[in-house]
Amino acid sequence: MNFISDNLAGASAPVMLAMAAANDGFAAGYGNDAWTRRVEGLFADLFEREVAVFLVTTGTAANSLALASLVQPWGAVLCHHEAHIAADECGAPEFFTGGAKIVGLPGDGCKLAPEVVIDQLARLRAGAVHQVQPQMLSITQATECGLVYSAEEIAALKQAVAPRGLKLHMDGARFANAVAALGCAPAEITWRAGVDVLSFGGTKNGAFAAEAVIVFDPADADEMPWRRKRAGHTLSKGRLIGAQFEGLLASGHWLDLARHANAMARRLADAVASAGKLRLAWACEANEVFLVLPSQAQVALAAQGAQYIAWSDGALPAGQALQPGEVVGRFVCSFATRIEEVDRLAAVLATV
Ligand SMILES: Cc1ncc(COP(=O)(O)O)c(C=O)c1O
Ligand SMILES: C[C@@H](O)[C@H](N)C(=O)O
Repeated sequence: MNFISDNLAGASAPVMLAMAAANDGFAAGYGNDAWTRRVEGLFADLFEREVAVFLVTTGTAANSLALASLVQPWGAVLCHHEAHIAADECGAPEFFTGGAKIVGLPGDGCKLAPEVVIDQLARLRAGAVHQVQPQMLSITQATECGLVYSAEEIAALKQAVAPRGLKLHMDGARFANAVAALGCAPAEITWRAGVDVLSFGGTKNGAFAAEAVIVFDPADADEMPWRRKRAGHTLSKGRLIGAQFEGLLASGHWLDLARHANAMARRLADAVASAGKLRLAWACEANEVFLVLPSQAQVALAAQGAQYIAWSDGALPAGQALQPGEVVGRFVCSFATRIEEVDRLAAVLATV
């Protein structure tokens, strides 16, 4: 019963077959290969507009390069204080931007509200030479607490920062899960809602190491080729990433994988609700289930070898603080999560 992370799954069979098929013969290097060219076209089709695409191998690189290309060293990036770029990227965003400040804000379920963003903007005076200048708002879709922003919520956040001219970045490490959950077109929750640059996650979705920086106004991408090269993410054998994305994007495989992961999480959340023994820390909206686990549940899970991550309680709603001994358990489902594993876990949780 491994629910630690979607990072721990391998790659889906169609992605592996696409990689094997790309292995034949010689191909241009450094992203000039045919697979990468075709994937650029697939992304343009997917987002229904011209886009600039830069393939990299980690989500941290995608996020850091997206920020670096649009934020100056004296700039500030507003995000949730538990956002991956703030809490889990070891200062890479600060490093690649040349020192821009990551400004963490509060919000239940790691979701940002416009009024919180507006309040923070008011504290950073435009043109004040003694202050960092806010230049980007970054949101995570689905969030680090497994919640999903609607197109309207994203548009409201962009409207909140528009008067100060901030760009809007979306950390889409689990973008596939959000699109599958919303049942919307990818464009609806990206550029049509005001997103300027997207880190499109392929790795958690079902690739081995495939992430794409999608820049919706190609004029915003002028620096990316050099920034990606300097970051060591312009792969000599670029077809390695191109083939993975071709395997993912071809015939909507990426969404099939995300739908399965989401369905497994929904199955688990529904089983927990039916048993009536435990409460969710946040709603299950994508491929993750966050449970408040009293000590007896932790003991039962350990005894059965269930693997999960004890998660931060920093984004719990007010008034729902943990009681002594309780932890928030994060249970992540992936394309590789089997229904039998979900039912075994649910059975353990029903006995606590
Ligand atoms: C929300 C989110 N963003 C970005 C990343 C970064 O991805 P990577 O670990 O590939 O650097 C992760 C990691 O899993 C993540 O959960
Ligand atoms: C670092 C850890 O949070 C990873 N991003 C995950 O979601 O599993």
